[in-house]
Amino acid sequence: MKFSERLYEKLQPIWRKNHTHPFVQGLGDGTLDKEKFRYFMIQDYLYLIDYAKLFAIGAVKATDVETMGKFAGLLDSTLNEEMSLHRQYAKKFGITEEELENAEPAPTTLAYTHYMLHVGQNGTLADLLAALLPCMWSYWEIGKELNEIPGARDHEFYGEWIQMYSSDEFGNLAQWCINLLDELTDGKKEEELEKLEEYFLNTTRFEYLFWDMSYHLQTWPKDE
Ligand SMILES: Cc1ncc(CN)c(N)n1
Repeated sequence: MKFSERLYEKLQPIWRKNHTHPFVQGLGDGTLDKEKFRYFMIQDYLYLIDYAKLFAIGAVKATDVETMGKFAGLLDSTLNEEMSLHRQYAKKFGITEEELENAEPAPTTLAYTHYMLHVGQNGTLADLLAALLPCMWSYWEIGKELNEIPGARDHEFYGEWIQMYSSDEFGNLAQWCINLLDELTDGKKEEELEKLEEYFLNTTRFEYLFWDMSYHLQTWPKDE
């Protein structure tokens, strides 16, 4: 069994929790409170600034030019395609560029991105991939599932989000990362696979926490 199949099977219950989170459900049926989506967009923009750096680290850790080039492409598409969706939504929601750039990461955003950067900087290329993969893979799965809901992809606010994450372009990038992780883990010892599984599990949990943070508009404690 490929390592990605093992991850997929083992973590299904946690993935289902993400799919059924009220934030995700609200995106699909169009009932999500716009204030929550506005908050999510700002936090996600900050998240993606750090997430993009993981691809730069991937290029540094890659051992051949083709893989380096792929990571460079992932960095480019995050900064210029995925984040351009956020910039468009920002305009739609009256979020200024200044507000976007100067926003402060909420506790969960900071914890999630710093965890991935720590694993990425200190670990192997397989460690980095295991930590960054739930982000791409779970959004692709959620995008595809929401895309099946009649009318969801044409919703005036949330349709473009669903179109982006259910797209073949986004899916191909996620699939490339899945395939590379499978290649790198082929024939690896159980001990090594368990460590990778833990990284993957932790960032899958962070995905849930990110939806929950956005749903509840998480802030740092007041009256500091
Ligand atoms: C928190 C989070 N997770 C995943 C993705 C998809 N790249 C995202 N934009 N934000």
